[in-house]
Amino acid sequence: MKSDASRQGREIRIEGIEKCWGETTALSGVDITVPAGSFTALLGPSGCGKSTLLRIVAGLEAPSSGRVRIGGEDMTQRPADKRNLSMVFQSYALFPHLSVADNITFGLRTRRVAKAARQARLERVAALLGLGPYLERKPSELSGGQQQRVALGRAVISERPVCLMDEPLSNLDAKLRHAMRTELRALQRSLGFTMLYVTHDQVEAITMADQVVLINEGRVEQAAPPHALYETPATSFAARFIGTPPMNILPATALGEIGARAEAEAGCALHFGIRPEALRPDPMGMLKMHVTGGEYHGADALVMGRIGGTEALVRVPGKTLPSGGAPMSLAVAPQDIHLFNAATGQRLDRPISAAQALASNDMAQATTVPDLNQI
Ligand SMILES: Nc1ncnc2c1ncn2[C@@H]1O[C@H](COP(=O)(O)OP(=O)(O)OP(=O)(O)O)[C@@H](O)[C@H]1O
Repeated sequence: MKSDASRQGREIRIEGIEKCWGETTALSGVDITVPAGSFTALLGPSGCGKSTLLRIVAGLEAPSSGRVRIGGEDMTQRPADKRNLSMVFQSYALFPHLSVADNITFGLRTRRVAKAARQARLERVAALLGLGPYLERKPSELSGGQQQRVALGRAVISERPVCLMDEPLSNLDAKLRHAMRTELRALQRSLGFTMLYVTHDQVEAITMADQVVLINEGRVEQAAPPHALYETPATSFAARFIGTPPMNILPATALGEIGARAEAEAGCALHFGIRPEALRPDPMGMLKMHVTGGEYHGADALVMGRIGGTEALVRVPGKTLPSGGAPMSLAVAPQDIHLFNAATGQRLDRPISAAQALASNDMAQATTVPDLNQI
């Protein structure tokens, strides 16, 4: 099964997709390449167009313009059942009157696969997903996680080169969801099919995917491997969407003279992005935070406060949670300062040397920084 299926993964190309419903534009100018055999997550807030895009790839919805190619073939006009793909939805869509075995093999029966071949494939898939003991049960006699496995089994047994999933784990409790994430990822790797997976959960996307496509209001905000999305977010939206708690976004005006110099050098209004985990308490640090509260999480803690009047968060080791009302000096490494054009939200590509002064521990610089707690 492994070698057959791993030859099957096919590239998906989404080219210039637009989708409008009357006045509503759900998708515009969407270009995405999903490499053969890879796992790509479509991530974004509710209503951003993820499901619409998946349904267009599936052939359940027609785009207003643009093309969908699978394995190099133009599928845009092809009906859903001729696209050679499998699908798993949030509602598992199991037939309640059929046994687990019949649910899993349903597609094979409609494709007239011979009984012996069906049985052999069923046994392999049941063993893979741990469903052997439940094959004669009805879906109502299974837990949510087991029902989910049946839906996965039905997708996997089809041995299609492409699998589309729309929030398949969202009905499961947190513990099961975590276990299923690992299982699903391992399954996709070992079988080698191409996965396009819709989720609004950034943890799900960054733990499972080779490539995360972040969508915002019908447009691709950034498409990148998880670590690139975290380390070099292309926009302030991407910076805030990936990472928990989200990145601090400080207007340059919150940073006194350093902020003003950085804006003059950049030639535009700036937002400084610094992750809560990139700020560290340091008496020599250039950033002054007025602490307003804290949240103990065990291994670590979150310190809430204001930097130059803007709300900010700092992640510290759990044992070092400071008390509220205290001022805190913070240091940041130069590579952990992200700069965004305040008007467009786009990341600044070129380095701005004045911004690096924020990372300096040189006391000579301190004279140029006002007392930010008073702002
Ligand atoms: N059949 C439809 N007719 C009109 N508008 C629609 C239709 N389907 C979706 N939309 C609109 O298109 C936009 C994108 O919807 P879509 O379901 O793709 O978003 P989503 O990112 O999958 O959201 P969620 O995570 O909440 O499922 C929304 O504004 C939605 O209201």
